[in-house]
Amino acid sequence: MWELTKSFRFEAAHSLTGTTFGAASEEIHGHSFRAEVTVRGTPDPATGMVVDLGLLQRAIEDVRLTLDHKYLNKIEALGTPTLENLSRFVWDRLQHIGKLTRVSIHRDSCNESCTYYGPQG
Ligand SMILES: Nc1nc2c(c(=O)[nH]1)N=C([C@H](O)[C@H](O)COP(=O)(O)OP(=O)(O)OP(=O)(O)O)CN2
Ligand SMILES: [Zn+2]
Repeated sequence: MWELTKSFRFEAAHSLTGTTFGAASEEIHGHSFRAEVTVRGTPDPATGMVVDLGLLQRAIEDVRLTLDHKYLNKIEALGTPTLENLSRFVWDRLQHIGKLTRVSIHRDSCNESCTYYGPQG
């Protein structure tokens, strides 16, 4: 079994109410995020690939553009802009590729990350 991972970065702003961080979180502020997208499977004997990384790159670029330099609270389909919802949002937009096994979102400046394994978990 093989796992293949591609990462991307995006910079985005959000505001979050109801956290123990209080007022600072409620103000609009920005973060640098790092996402990791992992597919799992066996390489096709003809191509030697689980999934063509070029295909993955193309799909990733679409989702990256929906998040990069955006105010996340304005993205309706995202819901509250937590790491949990970001990982689900990215999953939902990449699942058509197939073989998706997990999506992780890292907020390194805060030493935080969240991994989503899909609705079947
Ligand atoms: N279950 C979750 N809990 C919390 C989340 C989350 O995504 N899921 N997010 C937060 C905060 O947004 C997060 O901890 C960052 O805090 P924030 O005040 O935005 O960031 P800092 O000022 O500490 O970070 P810098 O990057 O250093 O400015 C809380 N809970
Ligand atoms: Zn924040």
